[in-house]
Amino acid sequence: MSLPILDQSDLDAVAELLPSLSLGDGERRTVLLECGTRDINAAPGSGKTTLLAAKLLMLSRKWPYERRGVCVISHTNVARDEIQRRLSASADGARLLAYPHFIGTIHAFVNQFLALPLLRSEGLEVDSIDNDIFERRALALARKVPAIRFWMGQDASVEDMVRTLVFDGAELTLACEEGKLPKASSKTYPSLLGIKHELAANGIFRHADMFALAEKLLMDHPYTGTLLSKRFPLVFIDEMQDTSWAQEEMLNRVFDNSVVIQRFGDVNQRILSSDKDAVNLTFPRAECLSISTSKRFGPAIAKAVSSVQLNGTPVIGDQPDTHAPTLILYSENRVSDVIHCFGGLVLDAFSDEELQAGEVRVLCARKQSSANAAPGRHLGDYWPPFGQEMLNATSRADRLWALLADPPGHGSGTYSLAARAGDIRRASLLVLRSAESPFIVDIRDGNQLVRNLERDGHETVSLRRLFRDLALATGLASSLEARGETISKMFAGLVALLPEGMTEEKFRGLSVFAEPEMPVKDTAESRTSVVERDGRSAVIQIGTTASMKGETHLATLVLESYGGRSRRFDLAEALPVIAGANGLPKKMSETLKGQFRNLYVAMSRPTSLLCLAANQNRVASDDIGELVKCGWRVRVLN
Ligand SMILES: Nc1ncnc2c1ncn2[C@@H]1O[C@H](COP(=O)(O)OP(=O)(O)OP(=O)(O)O)[C@@H](O)[C@H]1O
Repeated sequence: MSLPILDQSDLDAVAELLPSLSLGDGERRTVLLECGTRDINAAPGSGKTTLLAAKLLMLSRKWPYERRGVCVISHTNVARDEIQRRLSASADGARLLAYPHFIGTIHAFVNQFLALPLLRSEGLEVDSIDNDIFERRALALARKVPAIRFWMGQDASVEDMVRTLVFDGAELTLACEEGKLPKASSKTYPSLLGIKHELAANGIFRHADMFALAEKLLMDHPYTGTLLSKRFPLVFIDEMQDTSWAQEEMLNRVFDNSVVIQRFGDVNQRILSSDKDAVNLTFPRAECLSISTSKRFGPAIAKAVSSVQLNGTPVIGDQPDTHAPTLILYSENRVSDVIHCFGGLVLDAFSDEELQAGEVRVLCARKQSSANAAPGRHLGDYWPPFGQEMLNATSRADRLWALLADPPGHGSGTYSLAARAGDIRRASLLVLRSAESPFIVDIRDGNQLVRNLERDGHETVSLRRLFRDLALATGLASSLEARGETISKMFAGLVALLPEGMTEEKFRGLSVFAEPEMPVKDTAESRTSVVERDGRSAVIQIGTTASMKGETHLATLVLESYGGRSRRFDLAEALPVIAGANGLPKKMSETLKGQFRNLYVAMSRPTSLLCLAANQNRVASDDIGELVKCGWRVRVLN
């Protein structure tokens, strides 16, 4: 099968379409014109996702097949959204957003083409693929079994095992992601197996189950790989460094040698370190292409980033430096003021227009830890509402008001409309369930609502209008009054699907509409800090490094954290290296290497301002002096 050959004229055309990008240098040109199977291992901010989107635009003008498509697999929604956004800017590009092409995360690919077809062929529907929901249901069932309940009371690790029960491999054997499963001959094993099967029968799965189901499909129907290879003769994988060995093996079985596969990634950004089979990973293969310059930041940030880089050519910053990197040193009793201090620096550094256009983020490698060490261990130390949210066990997917609340960036165009639409559909399904609608008995997934209702001959115009109105509205859950109006809207949109005799008054009394346990405002605020000064404000999103992979920020604060098994604080170890006093430590445990990779990812997010925050007791004054000599600013909070 012949695939389009890309040449200089395609590059010229796409350069005209994307005038803000510089695509003509040797390294980028080679990547854009490469037509064979090839790995591209490139620095943070070198534009892997951007180049991939540009390359897809080039291909879209020449794609010759109607039933064969390009398959683009990413690991994060951020990368997927970025690619889709760039493609939707032109008519040719927009064609790649629909059949026969696929652009989505590896989880979406596995679900859509492998796991869900298998479940459907066995007559099973999916209610939720959500680890939190699974955990709650599994624990609730386990507490009903006296032997397991007793055992959980004796040994805390049993709870971990129960809540992470998964299917493993093509035979769907029982396994667990944490803790240890008892022997198959033990008294409790049949009960654990029963819990897993009962939840599967009710359509409640963990994400990892989907991979086992996919393996089963590939084993039961070996021809699936050949069919998918015909359907997708060209495959791009973005963020390849995050592919686990199990995922790589599966992709090898899905796509045969006839398929051209280009894999984009940065091996230094590999922060999922728990894969015991990581030694088998093949990315990047010999003769890979590379791009060493970052279009995200300038030399000062590049110098800091490359000092914590474990392998390869140091990253070069291609943009001008705009703000000096800054170190915030805090005393233990000021740890919870660090984010506020960063907000002040941000307000000093940027105009309101710049703050409108760019993101300001705070990252930390760990979200929680019970380590008995001085503060600065995890996000909860710096931002207590985050710790509280962790304690709130009920999954967002089961909380109506959390689903309807404005997602971060709502109204500013920076959020994913697809994710918002999914939340609205899920919320509507929860309401219909609570009302005991007779029409949704077999519907387990919000995404099936319209399809299944139409299949059963129902009119869905008002339902779809409700979805659209709710998805575009803001403040649906922001106050008692707003929630009251939302209930009225939902009543009007869903009335045709409600049981006979359901008045608006009865509808209002449904348990699903109960006032949220935790004020919705706080739920949203648990990940957002707004720092205000002199009538100006900076909105700062807070999260883990893993949750912000692939992002580009205007300003990033990286918070020091404690590395569990390494028993080291990441910045305490890294600051002497960043200050240039030492190279990388000669001996680094795997955990410490993981901490450095996390720092490498976190520190390479900003275009303009990089801030680090560390407990002042853990930083030597010589290192502070060296940093200042290198142009760093230091703020002390005590
Ligand atoms: N060729 C280019 N010309 C100008 N700007 C670019 C170019 N490529 C990328 N950029 C800009 O640099 C930033 C980083 O791009 P992108 O996210 O694609 O990099 P990446 O290599 O995928 O990053 P990471 O590995 O950190 O996830 C974005 O703001 C993007 O708009």
